[in-house]
Amino acid sequence: MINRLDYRSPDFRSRLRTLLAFEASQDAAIENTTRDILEDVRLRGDAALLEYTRRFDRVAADSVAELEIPRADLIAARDSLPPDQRAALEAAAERIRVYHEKQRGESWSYTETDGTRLGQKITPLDRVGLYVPGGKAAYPSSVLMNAIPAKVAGVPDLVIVTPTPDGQRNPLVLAAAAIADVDRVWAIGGAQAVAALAYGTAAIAPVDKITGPGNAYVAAAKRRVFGTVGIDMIAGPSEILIICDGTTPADWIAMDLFSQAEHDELAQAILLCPSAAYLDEVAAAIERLLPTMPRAEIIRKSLSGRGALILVQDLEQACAIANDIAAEHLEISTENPEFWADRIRHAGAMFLGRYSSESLGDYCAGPNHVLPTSRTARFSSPLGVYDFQKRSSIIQVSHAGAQTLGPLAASLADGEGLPAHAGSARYRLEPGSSSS
Ligand SMILES: NC(=O)c1ccc[n+]([C@@H]2O[C@H](COP(=O)([O-])OP(=O)(O)OC[C@H]3O[C@@H](n4cnc5c(N)ncnc54)[C@H](O)[C@@H]3O)[C@@H](O)[C@H]2O)c1
Ligand SMILES: N[C@H](CO)Cc1c[nH]c[nH+]1
Ligand SMILES: [Zn+2]
Repeated sequence: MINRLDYRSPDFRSRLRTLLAFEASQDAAIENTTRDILEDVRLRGDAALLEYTRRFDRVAADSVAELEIPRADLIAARDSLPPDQRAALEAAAERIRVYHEKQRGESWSYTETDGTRLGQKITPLDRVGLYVPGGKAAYPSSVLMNAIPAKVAGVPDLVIVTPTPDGQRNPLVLAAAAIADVDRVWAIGGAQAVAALAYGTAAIAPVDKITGPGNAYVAAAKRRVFGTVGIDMIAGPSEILIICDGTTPADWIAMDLFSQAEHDELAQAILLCPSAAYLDEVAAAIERLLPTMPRAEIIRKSLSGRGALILVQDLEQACAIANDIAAEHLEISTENPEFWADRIRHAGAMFLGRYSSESLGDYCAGPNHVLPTSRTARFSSPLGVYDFQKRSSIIQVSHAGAQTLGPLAASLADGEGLPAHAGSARYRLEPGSSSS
């Protein structure tokens, strides 16, 4: 059922290209609907927000205030969780916090011999909106992965929007919001929630940046409001790429492939291995284990559409292919995984060794699970504290520094034909200096 590729086949490269090709669906109907919703919320504010929430989530409210989930409900949800679930959420939150603490950027400056001080001041964003998906599944882990780095960055005002179809509020999502100390939560979703965060309404103040995953409407809305607000990234379907030397139990690898395939029919799960016999073993494990999976249908569609077991010449070739794929998640399930990891330049997150299953990273290892997909790991990075901080340059020129920099600036300004620039630099020169 899963595709099989072999590096010795003449059509290997073209089959690999076809397998990896993925056009993020720029569906015209979705684009048009999203554009109309954004415009409507921008013009009519709360009234439009209430209307779309009634239409898409089947929640009737008379005011947006009714859609706010009070802090007391978040705390109550946390306090009513079964103890093991609460402990798991709290332990995951703590591990995520400890990891992200290491990412916090600090301001710096240096002073030159003439007293001129140059530097960079780091400040948190003032107000961030976090989109937590809630249409088909609820993602409390995504609450932690977005909110904790924002808190570590020092964002003073952090709000969540999340749809609650038919008024069903997910207790784990509310509890995660309490644990991550989110300031306010609104039960709204889709493009209308993104619009409310970007443009503001009477009830909801606009934010400076929107982060968090969502469906095609949410992604289209984020793309459109970028510029009015910042966004983190447009995340596509999940991906897992595994390089295996053929000695990890085949069932483990089959389940690792399932773990991302079960997210979405369009998710991509690929195994690279130099042993044909081992690939046969994994194929057999997939056939045996798949019927036991509650999400078997999604997994089957994902594996038969975009999944593959690929025979490679050796692990060197596997690494070269992995760099080309630039997957969201890369498992290196081999002896001495560090050796092979040294050869990898492009991957959202690397999981080294047989015990580092990708699922541990999704929930609780510590690093962020919001990662670049669709080959964007070639140029972008995991969500992190740096996404919630910004940098301002500091330039404090001394009297002596102005005498050195002024002639340089004036000369360059003359060259650009910008006399006011030149004049402003020259005014600060000592009278009588050769450039004044
Ligand atoms: N990359 C990650 O870290 C990560 C983590 C969790 C989830 N995800 C992804 O996020 C997505 C979540 O999608 P979801 O649908 O479950 O929840 P969602 O909250 O993103 O979308 C639900 C909203 O979509 C809007 N909508 C639905 N149908 C519509 C229509 N016909 N017209 C206009 N608006 C409509 C509604 O407003 C609804 O509230 C999935 O693709 C999932 O794989 C990614
Ligand atoms: N693997 C997803 C990102 O690709 C994140 C996630 C959330 N819950 C489980 N998994
Ligand atoms: Zn996952």
